[in-house]
Amino acid sequence: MDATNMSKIRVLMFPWLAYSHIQSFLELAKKLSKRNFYIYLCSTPANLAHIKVKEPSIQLVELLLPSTPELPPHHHTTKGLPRHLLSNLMKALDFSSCSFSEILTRLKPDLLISDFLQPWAPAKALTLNIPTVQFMVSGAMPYCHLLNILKKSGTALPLRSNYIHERVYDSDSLTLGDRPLLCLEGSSNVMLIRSFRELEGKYIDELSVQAMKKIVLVGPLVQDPSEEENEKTEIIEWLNKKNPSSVLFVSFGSECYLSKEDKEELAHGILLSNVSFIWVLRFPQGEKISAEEALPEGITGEKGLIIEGWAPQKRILSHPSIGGFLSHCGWASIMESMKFGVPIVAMPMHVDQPSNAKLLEEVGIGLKIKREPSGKIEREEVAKVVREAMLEEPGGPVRRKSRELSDGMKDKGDEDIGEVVKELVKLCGLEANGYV
Ligand SMILES: C[C@@H]1O[C@H](OP(=O)(O)OP(=O)(O)OC[C@H]2O[C@@H](n3ccc(=O)[nH]c3=O)[C@H](O)[C@@H]2O)[C@H](O)[C@H](O)[C@H]1O
Repeated sequence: MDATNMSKIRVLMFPWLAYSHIQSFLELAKKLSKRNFYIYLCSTPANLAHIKVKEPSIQLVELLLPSTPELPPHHHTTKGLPRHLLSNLMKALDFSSCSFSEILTRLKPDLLISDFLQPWAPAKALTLNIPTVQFMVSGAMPYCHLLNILKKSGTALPLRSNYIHERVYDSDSLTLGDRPLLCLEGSSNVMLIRSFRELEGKYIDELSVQAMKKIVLVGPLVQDPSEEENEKTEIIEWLNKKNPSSVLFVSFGSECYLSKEDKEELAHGILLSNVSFIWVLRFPQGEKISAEEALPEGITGEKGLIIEGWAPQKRILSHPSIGGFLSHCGWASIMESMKFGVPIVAMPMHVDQPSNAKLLEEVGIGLKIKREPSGKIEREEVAKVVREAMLEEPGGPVRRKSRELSDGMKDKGDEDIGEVVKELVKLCGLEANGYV
């Protein structure tokens, strides 16, 4: 162990292989690295290649997955992964559990902070007497729903790793209901959650009882927009020419893709709404087509800007010209939208997104695009909801509530981190050493 981190609490962080999970862990690592922690952030080379770390107390650790013809190294990430390869990626991660054990044995950290799709990680750490904390990067509400499903099915907690394996691989839909995400065997009775009381207090309390865990909140963990890479400066220049709160931002995260029909209806709905918009157009690796082929004729022009590939989402959401965010309601996107006071037009797709959208409506900061019984969206519905969210007078209910919550979040996260530090120090049995 090198001298630089002798006096620090050494933590190995092991997020699931998704961009938004790794970013959540990285934002937590940045806060902990300022509080006497030395962090090893472990993921695949395909994920770590996109991570720029300037903190000397954060070290990236590569985990090599077995490669196969259908899952070469550049597919060892969910960012841009074709959906049909997701269960292959989960299996490949499982086959790397021995390599992970070697990392654990070599580093001998004081603590492991792990995610939900590596059920074997806490159990491995336990054999080396290394305590584990689970870090759930989504909100508490979807997990409450999931635990209700598990309880009704008579499933005992904590969930044994083989239970997780069976359910995750058996279900090709991989909806939240099929992915038991909690209470892994071997993890401690403390669970970190990326949330805050003002948003989902009652669900946090319910989850604590249901999961039999002490829930410790880490706050919204939103990356500072100034730290976000900004190769596409033309986007901010385009926004600077627009009126305040006049532009709709359209983006569906790092791993969700619209069907051709949804893209078509959404495009016509946005045209019907007559608002200016920025649309991030993304495709799974190997399936990219041009914006002209993907979208109906006449969608761009002075009112619309199409960004192909990846956009600086935090920079865009924090721009004063943005007045609404049409989103799939991934948890990180919700945290960011709230942080910058932008109302959400919800178009959830799968996993926890439908319950995230329900939470937004409950709290009053989001309006949902209703799908037809067939599951399709209609352009008239899109136009109606977008106009309601965007064109209400600035003091309108959704915008006002979004601003209120954003103001309440301004310093969110700093006081939470004190509580997090206290719990982690206790878990490592190091409180006597005067760590604060
Ligand atoms: C936790 C879980 O992770 C998944 O992540 P996914 O990437 O889909 O969406 P987000 O959580 O919004 O995360 C997406 C992240 O990518 C960033 N981004 C995305 C596109 C882009 O062009 N530029 C960017 O910077 C964005 O700022 C956010 O931080 C599932 O949704 C799931 O529902 C969610 O709860």
